[in-house]
Amino acid sequence: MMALQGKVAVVTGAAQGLGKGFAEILLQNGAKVALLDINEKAGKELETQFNEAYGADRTHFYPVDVSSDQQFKDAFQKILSKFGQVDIFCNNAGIINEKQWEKTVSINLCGVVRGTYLALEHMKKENGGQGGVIVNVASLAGLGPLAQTPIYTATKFGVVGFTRALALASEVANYGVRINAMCPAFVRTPLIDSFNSEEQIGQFMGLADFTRSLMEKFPSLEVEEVSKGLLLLVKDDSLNGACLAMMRDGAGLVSFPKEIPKTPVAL
Ligand SMILES: NC(=O)c1ccc[n+]([C@@H]2O[C@H](COP(=O)([O-])OP(=O)(O)OC[C@H]3O[C@@H](n4cnc5c(N)ncnc54)[C@H](O)[C@@H]3O)[C@@H](O)[C@H]2O)c1
Ligand SMILES: CCCCC[C@H](O)/C=C/C=C\C=C\C=C\[C@@H](O)[C@@H](O)CCCC(=O)O
Repeated sequence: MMALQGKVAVVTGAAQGLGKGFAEILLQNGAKVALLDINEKAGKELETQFNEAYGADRTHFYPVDVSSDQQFKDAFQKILSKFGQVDIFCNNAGIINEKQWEKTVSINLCGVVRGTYLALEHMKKENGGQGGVIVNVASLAGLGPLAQTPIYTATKFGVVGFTRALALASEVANYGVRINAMCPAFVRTPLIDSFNSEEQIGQFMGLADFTRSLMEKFPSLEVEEVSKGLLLLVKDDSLNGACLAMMRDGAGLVSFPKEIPKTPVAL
């Protein structure tokens, strides 16, 4: 198991919700944490709160829009200057907006790729790096479709596929970096209120009741529960290419079939 004492972690979308929970559990386990978020006010307030709670200079906030290549790169250089290294990188920032769908893709998928590649270039042994672990936050909607949010679903399937492919590349090329994905069902954060927002859901508002039925099938998790899942994916150094599905009735590592189940058809 990876010891977190003295390790340096980066969490995107850290100002609230799951990212805040992930940052806190990493601090509680001895890591220093760089908080990245587009919400500067909430990020600065959380930096102060965490430094008071866990010791001065254990946390630093960096205002970053993960859809901006330059902002992400500039912040990463500032993090290296301040902390000297990055051992853990959690790509968590994400939105739901089926109307501004290019924005959703740029944040949820392209933002994860940007963060992953920044971390990998720093961590991989062939570059003189010390190795490390990257956790990409997908969703249960990255394993099964969420009818009301086809674009969000596409981005989360993309995060799962990208994470699994890069984990395999890391194994084959011996990067010394583990890359895992988290696939939680509904979690009690501001994001899940999106299903009722015409501004975010647009043409799919008529499917709100279908999502409500799914919320009954998958009752909401608490941030604290999901944060324990993050800790597992970070600490268990046997896990690379793992997808942790999390629901209220339990969590499990997804077993992807070696062969795709198919029903034969005559062409
Ligand atoms: N809440 C759920 O039910 C649920 C379930 C599964 C997966 N997820 C995923 O977990 C992640 C976090 O979701 P949450 O529920 O905590 O949402 P949230 O809306 O509470 O928090 C998201 C955070 O990301 C930040 N953010 C948004 N756009 C950004 C950008 N362009 N650059 C930097 N930061 C940005 C926001 O300011 C906010 O602090 C998302 O990727 C989401 O898809 C959420
Ligand atoms: C509008 C609210 C969006 C919340 C997004 C957040 O990411 C939560 C997603 C939660 C659940 C997604 C469920 C998807 C369900 C189906 O695809 C189903 O086929 C999945 C089956 C999983 C299983 O039963 O093992």
